[in-house]
Amino acid sequence: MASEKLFRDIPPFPENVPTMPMHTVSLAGLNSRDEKTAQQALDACQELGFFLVDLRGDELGEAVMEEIDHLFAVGKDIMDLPQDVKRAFLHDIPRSFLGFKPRGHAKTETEEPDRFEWFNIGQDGLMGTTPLQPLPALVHTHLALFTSFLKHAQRIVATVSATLARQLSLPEDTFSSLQTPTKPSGTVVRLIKAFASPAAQDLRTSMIHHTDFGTVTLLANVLGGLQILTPGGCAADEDAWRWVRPQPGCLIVNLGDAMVQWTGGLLRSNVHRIRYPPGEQRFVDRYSLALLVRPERDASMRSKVGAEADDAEDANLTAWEWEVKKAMSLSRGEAVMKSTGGKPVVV
Ligand SMILES: O=C(O)CCC(=O)C(=O)O
Ligand SMILES: [Fe+2]
Repeated sequence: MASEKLFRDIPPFPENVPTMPMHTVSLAGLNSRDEKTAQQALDACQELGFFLVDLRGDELGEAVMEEIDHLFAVGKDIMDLPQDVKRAFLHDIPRSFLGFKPRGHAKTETEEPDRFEWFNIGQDGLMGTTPLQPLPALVHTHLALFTSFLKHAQRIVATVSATLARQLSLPEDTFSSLQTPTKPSGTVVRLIKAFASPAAQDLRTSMIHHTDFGTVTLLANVLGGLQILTPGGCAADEDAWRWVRPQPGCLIVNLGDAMVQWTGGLLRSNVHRIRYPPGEQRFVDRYSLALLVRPERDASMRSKVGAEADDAEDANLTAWEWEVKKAMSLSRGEAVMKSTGGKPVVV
């Protein structure tokens, strides 16, 4: 999340909505290899697949927090660019997910149009691995900020990945070596604008429930709106959803399906969605910022712990083939968006 400053000028997150209890894991503790902190991260990644990482009191964390504050200001201007500018940089699905996704491009679970826009900037272009994607002039002005945030945030992902590997008694670089930031991948920095919900008919889903495809997602929220499905709950049951209360100085960390695949189902990728911001917050547009890390394109999707995840056939695919397969089956309506992983570790 952003620093406390960004929380000053927004309506408060209400007290009377059901929230998801989450572990708060200190980045300083992870960096100093504190055993209790490391175990807390593993527990969170098995039980829920989500936790908060507290950036405060850590040099890297403080630097990232400052960049997030800047990116929230810049991101708002980018997402509020005139429609004709945004139309000139639209994504080109399924060829490329980079660029703007217009509002209403996808459906929610009620078959109504979604209520958000996003803008994806590819890591490959920012790192110079491939030519930079076409970008509006405003984004060009802030490229150094995006790149610096990406590099710093990737260091947090590396710390989380190394911690989880160690706690699972795997070599420390087990996951990091398959998601090197300078190798081609589908990793993106994403800006999201979910539209305010002033009218009664807006009190519905903004972004359909899903799990993230990749390895680790870092998410910065200021306004509420993110909801997590209670483990064991059914997405169609409204009572099974819990709001996430954004916390100043913390980032939301969640695992994606690739981590489940690599750990034979030990780690968890949990279903979530963007609903509408609760209480008085629904009258304001909601901006969020995320780093969605994907495996390197050529990484093997074989399990690193012996046991394979549910679909053993997937073990023979590269990350790129695996992602295409998943995207196709979702778009054909064959795949059900469900949480996976979270099996107990047997020692
Ligand atoms: O904006 C948010 O809070 C969540 C976004 C999200 O889940 C995603 O982009 O995958
Ligand atoms: Fe997500």
